[in-house]
Order: sequence, then C-alpha cells, then structure tokens
Amino acid sequence: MIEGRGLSYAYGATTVVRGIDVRAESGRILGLLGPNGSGKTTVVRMLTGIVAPRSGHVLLDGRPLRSFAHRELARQIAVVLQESSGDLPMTVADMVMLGRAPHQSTFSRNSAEDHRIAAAALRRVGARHLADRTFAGLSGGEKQRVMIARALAQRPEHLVLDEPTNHLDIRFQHELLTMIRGLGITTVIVLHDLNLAARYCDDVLVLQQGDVVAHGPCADVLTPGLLEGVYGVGVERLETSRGIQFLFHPLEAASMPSPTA
Ligand SMILES: Nc1ncnc2c1ncn2[C@@H]1O[C@H](COP(=O)(O)OP(=O)(O)OP(=O)(O)O)[C@@H](O)[C@H]1O
Repeated sequence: MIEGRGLSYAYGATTVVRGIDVRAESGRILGLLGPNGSGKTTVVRMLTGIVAPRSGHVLLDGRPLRSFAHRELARQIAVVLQESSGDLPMTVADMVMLGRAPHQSTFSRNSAEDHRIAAAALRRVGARHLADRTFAGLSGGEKQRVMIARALAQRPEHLVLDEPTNHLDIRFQHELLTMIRGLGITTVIVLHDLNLAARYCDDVLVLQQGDVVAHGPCADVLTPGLLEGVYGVGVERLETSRGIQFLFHPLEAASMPSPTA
C-alpha cells in the first residue's frame, strides 16, 4: 500500500497541495486525476520521496518512506516521470540496465540474470529492437517505453507513473495499461484520459487546485456532475458492454471564439 497522510507542498510561499490524504491499496491501481496545475506531479514527487512534503508523511506498506535507505527504497518503488533524462549518451540497453542497480552490490557487474530481466522488460514494452540505439535519439514514445522498461527491470513492489500514456499511440496506450494491470502490484498512475482511467484504474483520486475533491472506486467517483465541476466541460457517461465510456463537449460552445473571427 502507498499512503500519504496530510500531505502539503509549497513552492516558495505558494501552497499547491493542501493537507491531502492519498491511499493506493495493495495490488490495486489508483488513478490520480485533475486539471492542469492541480498538483498531480507534486503528489507523485512526494509519494516517491523525490521531494519531502512540507507537512504530512508517506508510508509504504505501513513503513515511513523516510526510514528507507536510498537503495532499499529503489527496490520498493519505481517511478516513471514525465520528463526523461534525454541527453545522456547511453544505449537503450544500458538505460534499462540502470533499473537493476538497486539489486546489485556496489562493485558487482551485471549478471546473466540482470541481462535476462532487462531484455524481458524491453520485450514487454515492445522495444526489444531498440536495445542498441542511443537513448537520446529515440522518439518521445520510444523513450517513454524505455523508461517504463527500466521501471519494470527494477522489479519493484510499488509503481508510480506520471502520465505514462503521453506520446504513446492508441494501441500501445491500451497494451501498456493492460500490462500494468497484469503486474498486480500497487500502482499510482497520473492520467488525463478519463476513459483510460475508467477502464484500467480500480480507484481514482481527483485533485482540484491542490485539494482532493473525490477519492474512491471509479464507478462511484467519475460522475458527470463531478467531472463537469472539476474540468468545466459537458460530460455524458455511457454504460457500455465494455464498461464506462465518457463523451465530452464544451459547456459554452456559443461563447467559443470562431476560427474565422
Ligand atoms: N518548480 C516549480 N516552481 C513553482 N511552481 C511550480 C513548480 N512546479 C509546479 N509548480 C506549480 O505547482 C502547481 C501544481 O503543479 P503540478 O505540476 O503538480 O500540477 P499537475 O496537476 O501535475 O499539472 P499538469 O496536469 O499540467 O502536469 C501548479 O500551479 C504549478 O504551476
């Protein structure tokens, strides 16, 4: 379980996350939703120990995050951020192998097992053919797959992903989220696509200007009323044979500037 209790964060004097509780239950996927600037990435950074909360604390399976040594924490939790370390002159295979570092002793070389796990991780994201390419020369979507492979190679107990479907084509968005579901590990995932959230998340937490406005099972939380209030768009919710689907439309289409104006 990943748990944040009373988490607050401020950039300078500006508070952007206000005393929120977050709870990703063991083996379930929690979607972190909310408009641009609502605080999702800041929450991700607190949950993974990249930054310390101004107040509150994070627990991993009941143990305070700050009590983990660096390497021990990296065996517990893997994070895929939006921005990737793009300019390093490193091959894709080497980038994925970095995921094995928390499992190696300081001076040990990569074992056959490390190579097997790293290759399997690359295969799992459909990027085995990229292994010998330079990471910096990849497309946005290819980089994203490789960073996810690195997280998988880490073999973590918990996974946190910030907009992992960004840059990915529609087929791989679904393949990726299906694969993540198959991992069966506690996962927090930032998503902008509410249809993907409804389909692949067990629970969602909706942020608005640094506050939690809803937290619970997808089907209960993702109502047109809530989404219209948070995102300022019209929402139609359809219950289809494949689950919940949303249709969106501008609330005040008449007031939108005309393209010819
Ligand atoms: N380094 C920074 N310095 C100052 N303010 C920041 C910094 N990073 C983020 N913020 C502000 O904190 C607030 C929350 O940002 P955050 O990136 O957590 O939002 P988000 O929900 O992830 O947004 P998006 O959906 O656009 O990625 C925003 O108002 C943002 O402008």
